Amino acid sequence: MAKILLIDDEYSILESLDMFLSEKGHHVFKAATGKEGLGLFRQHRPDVVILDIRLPDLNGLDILSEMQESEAAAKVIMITAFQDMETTIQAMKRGAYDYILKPLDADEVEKAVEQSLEVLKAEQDIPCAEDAEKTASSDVIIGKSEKMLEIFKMIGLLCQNRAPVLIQGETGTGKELIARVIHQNSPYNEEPFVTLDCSAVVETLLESELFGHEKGAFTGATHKNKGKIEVAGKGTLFLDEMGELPLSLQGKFLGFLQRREFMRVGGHQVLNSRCRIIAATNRDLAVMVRHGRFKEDLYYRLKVVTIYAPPLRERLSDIPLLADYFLQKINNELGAEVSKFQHGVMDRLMTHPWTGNVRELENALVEAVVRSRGKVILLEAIEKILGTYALQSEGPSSYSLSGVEKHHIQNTLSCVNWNRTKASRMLGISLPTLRSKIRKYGIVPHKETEL
Ligand SMILES: Nc1ncnc2c1ncn2[C@@H]1O[C@H](COP(=O)(O)OP(=O)(O)OP(=O)(O)O)[C@@H](O)[C@H]1O
Repeated sequence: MAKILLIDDEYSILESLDMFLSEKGHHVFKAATGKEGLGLFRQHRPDVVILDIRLPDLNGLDILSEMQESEAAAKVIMITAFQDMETTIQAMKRGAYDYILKPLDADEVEKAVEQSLEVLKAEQDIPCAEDAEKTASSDVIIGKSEKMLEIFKMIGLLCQNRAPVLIQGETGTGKELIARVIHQNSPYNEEPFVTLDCSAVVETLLESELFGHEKGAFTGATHKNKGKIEVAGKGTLFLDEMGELPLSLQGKFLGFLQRREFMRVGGHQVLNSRCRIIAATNRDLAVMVRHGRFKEDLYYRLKVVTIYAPPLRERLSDIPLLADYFLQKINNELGAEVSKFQHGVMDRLMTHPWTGNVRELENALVEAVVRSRGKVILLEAIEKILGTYALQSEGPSSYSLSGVEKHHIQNTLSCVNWNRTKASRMLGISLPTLRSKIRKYGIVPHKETEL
């Protein structure tokens, strides 16, 4: 049972809502003016307020602001007979939970009240996302899994020298972030960090992007231009999507790596650069070498130090940390105040396939924050968002229902270290059913330690 305050100057609405909500077991207070409503609000501290925008004495929006500024945690549902964009935006901006048009539909009111109570409960029950991550900055690598600890150790070693580094990993696993952190922690962190995405520049311009060009080197070269190698100077050149560097340029680039000398396109002067090279790729360069699409010598030169950025599915234990961190970061960036996850959200996040890895997780949370109407990210909202992502990333025919089920069971088992009892509870099926599905789909642990 919740305490609900109704503020409306229309007698018939007050009476019908009172009857309807009292029947549902709620304790209802009524006011026909703004002043009376604010009095009852202070006196009874209701959980939900249903507030008309046009009142004889005060403006509903101002009452809303006053309620939001008070210590009370009440959720306010605005009602109005007049819909206009500006007022709707204002109401949501000032923290209204919902905005419903008259004539009122009982189901709509009931749904809004129930949802707002759910949010209120979640806000009161759940502790806030850890303050430790309040300093959310764009160049912090979050993770405590064994694989991430190995990466941190490797970064520590790499910061002390200038050896080329190859970072391999699927899209969105944090390859660029790792490169930035290596740069930041090195003695040359005051020097530039320059990025060249080899997949984003047309082949004909890549050479000049990399090495620069002299005036008149080709049609359109109206000025002399420094290439990324030169701009990076003593800093770091990060070559993203290295697998896309055309074969014709791979030889030239290898020459630069070996001698540390280069010439601008159309130039004759030999220049030097001591920049550190960090290359990243989501392709398997070894396979490309076998197929003659990547120069073997360049591959061996680059792969001396290889960092493997693991996909999220291989480090599920990092998901709660990442989620808390991103929530803080998104709040800072968007000026939002969503600080909690409803129970069940984390389990759901840990069982999603995350084909887009950390970037996909971050994007899903941005959407969840933007859509949230309180301080809590609800499970229902996450389900909706992840449902859309699954449809977008899988396409209509790529995943059969049984394929999705197998994948989901596999992820859940990994996430609880193959504790079948816990997994069956999370999946909402009995232990024998889980066992039979494991047999049916031939699911095996990824690593021996998962057994
Ligand atoms: N471990 C992590 N901790 C915090 N943020 C992360 C982590 N990994 C990735 N991110 C964030 O996820 C997003 C994608 O990361 P990044 O661009 O480094 O991935 P990438 O592997 O280089 O992607 P792509 O292959 O598509 O270029 C960025 O916003 C980055 O800050």
